[in-house]
Amino acid sequence: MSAELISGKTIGEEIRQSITQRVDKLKELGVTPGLAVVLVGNDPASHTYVTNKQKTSKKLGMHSELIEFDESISQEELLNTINRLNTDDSIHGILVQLPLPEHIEERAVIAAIDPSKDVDGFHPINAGKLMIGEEGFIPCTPFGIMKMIEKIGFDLKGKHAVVIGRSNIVGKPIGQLLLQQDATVTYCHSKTVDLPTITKQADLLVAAVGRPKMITSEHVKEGAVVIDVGINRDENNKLCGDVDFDDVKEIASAITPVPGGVGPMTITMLMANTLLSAERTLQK
Ligand SMILES: Nc1nc2c(c(=O)[nH]1)N[C@@H](CN(C=O)c1ccc(C(=O)N[C@@H](CCC(=O)O)C(=O)O)cc1)CN2
Ligand SMILES: [Mg+2]
Repeated sequence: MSAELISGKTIGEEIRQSITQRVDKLKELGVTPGLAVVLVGNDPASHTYVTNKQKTSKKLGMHSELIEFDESISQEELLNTINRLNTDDSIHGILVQLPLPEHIEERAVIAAIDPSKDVDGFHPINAGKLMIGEEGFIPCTPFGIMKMIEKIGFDLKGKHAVVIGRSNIVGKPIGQLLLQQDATVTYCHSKTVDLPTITKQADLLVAAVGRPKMITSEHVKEGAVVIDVGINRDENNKLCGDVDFDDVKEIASAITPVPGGVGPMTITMLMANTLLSAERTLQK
């Protein structure tokens, strides 16, 4: 058997087309969605992601601002910038690209963002809203994963979903979203005993571990849907996921590739959140 490929490129493109139309409508009503992206330091990967966010938002007709700081910026200066963006009416979405340099406290920076502009969905208020099923902002990567699951028509009701990873950005929120769709959710992590026995029970397996090709066919039940959140480099410095794609595709019913799977959905859903934030200003 060879699995259906779940392409984040294709699904993302479809979603972006509908975002463009909604942006045009909003502009007719006098509101241009605005995104501010804050980048600290010169991590090459972060630079690529931020450039991509800028390009995509402009392509969709949004207003976009990139605010770049040297690695040595103080936390206070960074917080001042966030405060200014919080009160800027042309900005509907604010995000600070992670990771931040060590001398800056990530939590304090995220907490300074106005929750109504927190399009990453990382603010404790939005994390709490997700937990109790209230409308806030859903973090972009988990949001993208849910769109992929919806797109392939996989009904989560009563299914066993196993999430490997418990980060605040991916693992924890994706578990909540799967639970909201009536899946039975199990979290696995680095201290889990006998991982394969648990993952073998999964109808849906989400791998967000950060270890190249760690998940093999030995971890996967025949016919399972496999979502790979990892972005790693293999022994030949080639981009790969947490899942051994060539091995697992023979046993899964559907699988996301790396690159071209979950990654592109993250940026698309950032655009969706920015648009949503701008639309909400009209409902106030
Ligand atoms: N403030 C945030 N920081 C970070 C986030 C985030 O959502 N908000 N997520 C990641 C980085 N990230 C977006 O910011 C991101 C990572 C990867 C991709 C992507 O499209 N990956 C490609 C491969 C890219 C490559 O060639 O290296 C793919 O999977 O096809 C998009 C966004 C951490 N920080
Ligand atoms: Mg992400």
